[in-house]
Amino acid sequence: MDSVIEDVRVRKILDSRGNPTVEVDIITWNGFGRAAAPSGASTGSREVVSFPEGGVSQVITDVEDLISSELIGMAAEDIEDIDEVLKEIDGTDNLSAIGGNTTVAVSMAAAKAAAMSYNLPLYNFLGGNFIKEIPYPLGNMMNGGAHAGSNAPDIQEFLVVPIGANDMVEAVFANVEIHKRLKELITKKDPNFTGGKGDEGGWIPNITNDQALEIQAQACEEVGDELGFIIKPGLDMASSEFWNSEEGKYVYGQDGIKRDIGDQVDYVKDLIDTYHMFYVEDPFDERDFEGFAELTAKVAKKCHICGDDLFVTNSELLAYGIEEKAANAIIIKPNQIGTLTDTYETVKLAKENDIMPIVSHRSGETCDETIAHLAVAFGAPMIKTGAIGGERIAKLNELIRIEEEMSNPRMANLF
Ligand SMILES: C=C(OP(=O)(O)O)C(=O)O
Ligand SMILES: [Mg+2]
Repeated sequence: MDSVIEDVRVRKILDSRGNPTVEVDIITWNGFGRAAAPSGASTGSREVVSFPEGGVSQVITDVEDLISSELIGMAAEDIEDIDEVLKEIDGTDNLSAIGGNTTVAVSMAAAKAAAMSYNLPLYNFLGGNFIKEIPYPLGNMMNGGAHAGSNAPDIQEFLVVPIGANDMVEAVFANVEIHKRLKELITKKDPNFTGGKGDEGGWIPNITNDQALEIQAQACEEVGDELGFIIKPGLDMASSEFWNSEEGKYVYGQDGIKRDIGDQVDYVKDLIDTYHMFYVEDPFDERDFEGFAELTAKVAKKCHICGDDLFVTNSELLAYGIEEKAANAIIIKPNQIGTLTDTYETVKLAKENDIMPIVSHRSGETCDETIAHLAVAFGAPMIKTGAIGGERIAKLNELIRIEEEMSNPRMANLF
């Protein structure tokens, strides 16, 4: 065993919103792994709990010693055993005693320490040598909802995916080209636009949902024509955020419109048809598997209907979703479920059932680049990690390096 753990260190660091989060170092005799946990704003209600009641400070005072004393002497490469020990230390179903952010940072740091102990990059250590596919970057262009201020669209994320790009460099630069074009197009609609950005680096326009949809499509057309390949629009509607369960309606505050479930099915289907949407995440409330299934049945041939808050990277919820035919894609956020082992379990189930796994950042991030490696190792055809901003480009630039390092890399198959 080359990866015996000699030390575990946990510290409090800043995330991109200026909130505290945990960073973990795991030291083996010849390796080192460092990982930090991100945090959501539009979190799913069935995610594991991020931190214990006392927050990050309690992790430092009460949990660090507990984890170190159990993990020192274990092999970092025994990721499943490490994750099991973390869950035993916690002892709850939702990781509320030590926090899912604590466990996920330890789990990822252990994997990175193991990879370095064997002198391998993480994607290669976890994925093996036959892994050759680079995920397409799903870039965040405009923000609304919980990731923006008031007067922004209700739809949380206006996304693009450069499905015709030949490599990662072409792909990420296509996305930033659209981001730049959208600033010009927003300013035409709103001359007072100050260039404000949301949590994930997308613009926050003071325009209606429909106006945002129109300029998103226009930017994809224009930039796609200029670059000579297809760029498609997508959305994360994060609909749980504007679902009013008492009224039984989706309340679009910016447009002054309310839609019941049937209206919402028709509306989203219409958006997919009109704008040739390639991807729609969380078009319904996190408990509405039926609404998801109705839409998926209508559009699955041309669009990826993706569950984020619906599945929260949880294999049991995904298994139910598969039974119900609720979606054909799933967002994978390791800190929603708390360990790498459980994350992988969900990815495996998704792939076995033709559900596309899409590895994703959170709205509150750090410069940790681990998810770039996970997306490659898991064979995820897309990665959702913004387009600009230090904590977003940390992942994108790492993917450029991974692509350069691989022999015979190719872009993933999206269809
Ligand atoms: C990244 C997202 O946001 P958050 O991290 O706030 O859940 C999302 O909803 O996909
Ligand atoms: Mg989402």
